[in-house]
Amino acid sequence: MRTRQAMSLEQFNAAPAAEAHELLKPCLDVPRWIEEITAARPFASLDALLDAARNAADPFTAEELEGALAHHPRIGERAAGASAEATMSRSEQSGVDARDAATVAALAAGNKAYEEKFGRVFLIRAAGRSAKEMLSALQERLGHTPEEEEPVVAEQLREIAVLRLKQNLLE
Ligand SMILES: NC(=O)NC1=NC(=O)NC1=O
Repeated sequence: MRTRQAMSLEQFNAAPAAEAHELLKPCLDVPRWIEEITAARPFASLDALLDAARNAADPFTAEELEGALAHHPRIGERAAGASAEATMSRSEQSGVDARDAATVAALAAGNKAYEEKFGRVFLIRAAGRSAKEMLSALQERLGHTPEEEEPVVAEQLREIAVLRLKQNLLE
C-alpha cells in the first residue's frame, strides 16, 4: 500500500526539508524526530535511514508521546478521510473485520477501560495483527501499571513509525 507522498531514498535525500517533513509527519508526529531525521540526510541506504528513525524514536519524552498518540484512531474504529495517516491507519487495521460484531464490541469496551485507566488511547502496532491478537494484547496490558505500560506504548509507536516510513519509501 503506497501513500501518495511515497518517494525513493534518493528523492528523500535530495528533497527540500519541507517535503521531507511532509513525508515524516504522518509516520510519527514528533517534531524533534522529524527534524533529526531531516537534518541527518543524506542516508546511504534505506536500512541506515530506518536505523536512524528507530534510534531517534528512543526515548520519547512524555510530551512527545502524548502528542504522537493524538493521531492514532482507536483500534476497531475506521479512520475517516483521505489523509496519509488515515489511509495508513485503515490499511494497518485491516485485520479488524467490522462484521465480527462481538470482537469489535470487545475492542470498544477494552479501549474504553484502557482510556479510563491510563488516560490515553490504547496504541498497538496493528499491521500484521488480527483483531483477536490485538484484543488479547489489550486485555494483558490492562493489567499493567502505568510504569510498566509506558515503555510498551513507546515501542509500539516506534514500530508504527518505522513501518510507515518503510512503506513510504519505494524500495
Ligand atoms: N490505536 C492504535 O493503535 N491505532 C493504530 N495502530 C496502528 O498500527 N495503526 C493505527 O491506526
